[in-house]
Amino acid sequence: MTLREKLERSRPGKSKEQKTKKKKGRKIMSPDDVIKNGPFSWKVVTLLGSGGFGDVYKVFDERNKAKQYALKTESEDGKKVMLRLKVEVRVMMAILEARKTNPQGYKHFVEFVDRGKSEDLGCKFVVMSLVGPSLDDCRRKYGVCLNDRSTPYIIAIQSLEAVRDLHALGYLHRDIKPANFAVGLGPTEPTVFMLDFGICRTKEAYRGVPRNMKTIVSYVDTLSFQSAPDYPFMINFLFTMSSQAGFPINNINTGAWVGNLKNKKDSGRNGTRSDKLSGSSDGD
Ligand SMILES: Nc1ncnc2c1ncn2[C@@H]1O[C@H](COP(=O)(O)OP(=O)(O)OP(=O)(O)O)[C@@H](O)[C@H]1O
Repeated sequence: MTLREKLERSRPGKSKEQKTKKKKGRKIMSPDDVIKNGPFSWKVVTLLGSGGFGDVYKVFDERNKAKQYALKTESEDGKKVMLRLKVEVRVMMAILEARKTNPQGYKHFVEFVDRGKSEDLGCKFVVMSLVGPSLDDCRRKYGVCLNDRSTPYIIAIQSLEAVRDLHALGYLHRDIKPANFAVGLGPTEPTVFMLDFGICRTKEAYRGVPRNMKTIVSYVDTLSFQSAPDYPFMINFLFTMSSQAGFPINNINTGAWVGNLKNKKDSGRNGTRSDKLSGSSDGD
């Protein structure tokens, strides 16, 4: 029996739409509602699910009813900027770009189709290709056994491929869980798709940090829980790197930052971080 047949046979309880309307204060679209955006006219078929920041609908473009998509919204909550959808679109764009040089690759990611803003709903939205239910829903909601024969291994391998491909693009997903992996629909049913890039980050931690610092991090990554770190190696490495960068360190106790903190504090407003650092509240 295909997954689609199982889904059709299943009898989910109370619809997510009902739950959502009670749970969230945001406006929920109904079937046949339309969002117009440039050449597209996105018509709602049904609500697929709701997250903490928005909702996902099954939609089609009125010019071609045969093909369905997923439209994901992000509510604009007053002045609060969520940025999750912005990050999601950025990752999708990176995937789109990468597919130009490797059209066969990145099969575990949905396709970006459209993005826009609905004044009426007070939300931003992104439209992407439609996939099936999440692994979590497959198991809990539809009772599909994911532990059968080679199934758990295939799911694990495909999920790992997705993580690998995302990392290769320079992003960390940061929310890996069965609810964020879904099976495909129709011909792509055997493929596992990675969803929800809303809290992805690049290894921003290194922004502005000398490149060679990564060597230390890579070394630390090789250590196991019981390893004794080679501190002399790391410290000598840092001395050497600083010299090679043209800044030989003659005295470790002479901080290159000395004096900068005071300058920042003087030019800052009341309650700046430098006040907190110096433990002073009166500006000295
Ligand atoms: N491209 C898609 N095709 C089909 N269903 C999707 C698609 N993207 C998301 N969904 C489904 O929509 C629902 C809501 O997804 P979404 O990622 O917004 O929220 P969430 O992960 O449940 O919550 P949160 O984002 O707060 O962690 C989920 O059931 C998810 O499987």
